[in-house]
Amino acid sequence: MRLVGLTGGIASGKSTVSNLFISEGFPVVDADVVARDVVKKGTGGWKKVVKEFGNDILLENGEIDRARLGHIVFSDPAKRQLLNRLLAPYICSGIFWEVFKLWIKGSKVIILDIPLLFESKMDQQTSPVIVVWVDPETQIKRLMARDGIPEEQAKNKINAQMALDQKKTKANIVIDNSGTVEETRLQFQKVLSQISRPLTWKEYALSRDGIFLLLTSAVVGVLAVRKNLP
Ligand SMILES: CC(C)(COP(=O)(O)OP(=O)(O)OC[C@H]1O[C@@H](n2cnc3c(N)ncnc32)[C@H](O)[C@@H]1O)[C@@H](O)C(=O)NCCC(=O)NCCS
Ligand SMILES: Nc1ncnc2c1ncn2[C@@H]1O[C@H](COP(=O)(O)OP(=O)(O)OP(=O)(O)O)[C@@H](O)[C@H]1O
Repeated sequence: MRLVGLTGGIASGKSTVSNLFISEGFPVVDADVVARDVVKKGTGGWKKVVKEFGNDILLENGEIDRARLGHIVFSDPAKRQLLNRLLAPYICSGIFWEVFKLWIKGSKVIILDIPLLFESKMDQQTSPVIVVWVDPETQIKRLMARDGIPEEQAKNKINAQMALDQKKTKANIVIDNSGTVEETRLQFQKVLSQISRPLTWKEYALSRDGIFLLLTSAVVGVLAVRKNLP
């Protein structure tokens, strides 16, 4: 099984690239979706967050007010670290569970779209790692436009993550999304051939079919040895 890491900075274009993977039929695990699920009303993550941040961060229906919580954690590094510490175990096991379900289905190449891939050290479990890069001016403009927020808030969000240039140095593959979507699509086509190359033996051994083959071979081997014993 090949676990491909897909990361970048906030609003650098990860979803844009992950949608290209989906349109090519690749399964994508989106860490933002997992992170939303683990704080749904009544879950373990929800209880921990409410205990630490208080009832003020709740909407009338009891769900977490994400805009309000975001405002708190993106302007206060200590509160952000607290939230990260609270949710990291739930997000990690949620991602593991999604991967496991795809593994059971026999998926051989899985894309893990994880904004904090390097920060959480999950890059150690993925190869290759793709970083979606964008130049700083374009990133801030797109973030302000998409979230409808002023420049200062956009800067707080960008500064809450490892610098995008540093992420770029840790990448195996860089997609520059500073241009048009069409230009990104052209780069994606080249990346696709790299991602779709045949699995290595190690990757195959980790896939469902590989484990099944190894187990079958082991059982057949043991039976053959037993049969030949005097
Ligand atoms: C702070 C929260 C409530 C804001 O929610 P909101 O709906 O406004 O944003 P959303 O979840 O869609 O995240 C948007 C982007 O913000 C960035 N981001 C989210 N959380 C963090 C964080 N803790 N540190 C740095 N950047 C973050 C990511 O690039 C993400 O793609 C939410 O992001 C959250 O619960 N974050 C903590 C969980 C987490 O670490 N998520 C990232 C998954 S790896
Ligand atoms: N090449 C592009 N040209 C113009 N706009 C783009 C391009 N790529 C992405 N965008 C726009 O920029 C914004 C951010 O893109 P996207 O949502 O893909 O980023 P992201 O990295 O997934 O964000 P997040 O970190 O918040 O999950 C969106 O509004 C998207 O439509």
